[in-house]
This record gives sequence, C-alpha cells and structure tokens, in this order.
Amino acid sequence: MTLVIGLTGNIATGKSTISKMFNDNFHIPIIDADIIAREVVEPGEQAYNKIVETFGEEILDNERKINRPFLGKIVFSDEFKREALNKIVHPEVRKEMLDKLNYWKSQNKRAVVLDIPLLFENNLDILVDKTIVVSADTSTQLARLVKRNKLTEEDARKRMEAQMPLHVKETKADAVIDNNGTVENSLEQLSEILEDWKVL
Ligand SMILES: CC(C)(COP(=O)(O)OP(=O)(O)OC[C@H]1O[C@@H](n2cnc3c(N)ncnc32)[C@H](O)[C@@H]1O)[C@@H](O)C(=O)NCCC(=O)NCCS
Ligand SMILES: Nc1ncnc2c1ncn2[C@@H]1O[C@H](COP(=O)(O)OP(=O)(O)OP(=O)(O)O)[C@@H](O)[C@H]1O
Repeated sequence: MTLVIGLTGNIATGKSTISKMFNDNFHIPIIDADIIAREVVEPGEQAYNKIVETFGEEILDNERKINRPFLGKIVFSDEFKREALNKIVHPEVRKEMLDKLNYWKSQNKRAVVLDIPLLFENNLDILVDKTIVVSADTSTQLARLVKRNKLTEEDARKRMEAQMPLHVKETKADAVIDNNGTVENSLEQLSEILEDWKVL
C-alpha cells in the first residue's frame, strides 16, 4: 500500500523547500501542483487557449507565453477573475495529478507526496491519507514573499489573502512543520513525522 501524503501551506511559508526534502533525503516521489499548473498553460495546450480567450492577448509576453507576473497581478486583485482562472486551470491539474498518482501507486512506492498549495481550499484532502502543513509566521511569510517574487508589500499581502488562513489549515492537518527556523530544523521535524507514520 502506498501512503499518500498531502503537503500544503500558504504562499512562501516554505512548502517547496520541504517538498524537495522528500525527494533528496527520503527518496519519496513528489507530484507538484505548481509545476503541473505551469505545464498545462504552455502555448498550444487547451487551458492556454481558454486563458487567452478569457483574459485577452494583453496577458501574453513577446514570445506569446503567458506573462505570469502580469496575470498574477490581475487575478490576485480580483477574486472573480481568480475564480475564472481557477476554473480553467484546476481541472487540468487534477487530471494530471491523478494520472501521476496512479503511476506511482502501480510502482508500489511506500509513499508519495502530493504538493498542493490549495489542498484544503479545493477539498483535495480526500485524495490523501495524511496531511502536513508547512507553517511560518505572517511576518516571515511576507518577508520571504517580497524578497523571492520582488513584489511590493501591498501585492504580497493580496496574494496571502487569496488563501485560507494558515491557522485554519493547521487545525485540519495531521502534522505541522514550523518553518520559522533553519532548514535543518525543519528537516528534523519532517524526519520525526515520517518515523511516526512508519514511512522510514
Ligand atoms: C496567477 C499565476 C499565473 C501567477 O503565477 P506565478 O508564477 O507568479 O506564481 P506560481 O504559479 O509560482 O504560484 C505561487 C504560489 O501562489 C499561490 N497561488 C497560485 N495560484 C493561486 C490561486 N489561484 N489562489 C490562491 N493562491 C494561489 C500558491 O501558493 C502558489 O504556490 C499562477 O499562480 C496561476 O496560474 N494560478 C492559477 C492556478 C493555481 O491555482 N495554481 C496553484 C496550484 S494548482
Ligand atoms: N527555513 C527557512 N529559512 C530561510 N529561508 C527559507 C526557509 N524556508 C524557505 N525559505 C525561503 O523562503 C522562500 C519561500 O520558500 P518556498 O519557495 O519553499 O515556499 P513555498 O511555500 O513553496 O512558496 P509558494 O507557495 O509560493 O510556492 C524561498 O526563497 C526559500 O528559499
């Protein structure tokens, strides 16, 4: 039996940093919703065409690819526009994730990780056996987001507000990793969780 672990957290709390540990330290495969969400909107894909129809050609860059920072600014300032984008992208992401999950299950992997930022918002926790939330204080989250995405503080806050509050996610999770400290400290927490769940 493959243990399916759902990994989530809010933007810039460190979910990708923890996700990488599953592969690098424990050889557990990861299915990353953010990566799939990029692949399904490449030029020529069905979702790409629908996005251009809905948002217009002004969201394309000079290579006719989607200008992600620009589209981000639009959808994180308007929840109806965000909903419209989600409606186009999420079904495609879900399909791909399920295909990949079935593949890893067929390989009899002891565990597999579904790395999904909107796991609880979209009720995708029904797909997994256990959930882990990666947590960080709001101030840490904001600082990491401003630095990494080169956003203004106002734009960063808008992105943070587009997600379910972290403290609510924490109450829904089977385990929480406090990622305010060092990366090494978070690795120790992850290792303990996996030992607890008899994955190691
Ligand atoms: C708006 C877009 C173009 C911005 O792209 P950008 O490269 O700047 O960000 P990226 O995709 O790397 O996402 C960064 C983080 O933003 C948050 N986020 C992304 N989309 C959403 C959303 N629709 N609602 C809430 N939070 C979101 C997540 O925490 C994610 O990890 C892009 O995020 C997108 O297409 N979003 C819709 C699809 C989606 O929901 N993806 C998330 C996983 S399925
Ligand atoms: N424990 C830590 N100490 C210092 N910096 C960290 C730590 N964890 C993550 N970071 C940094 O914070 C930023 C956000 O981390 P990461 O990309 O892992 O977050 P994320 O939750 O996956 O974000 P997103 O939801 O946007 O995909 C990155 O620049 C990362 O290098």
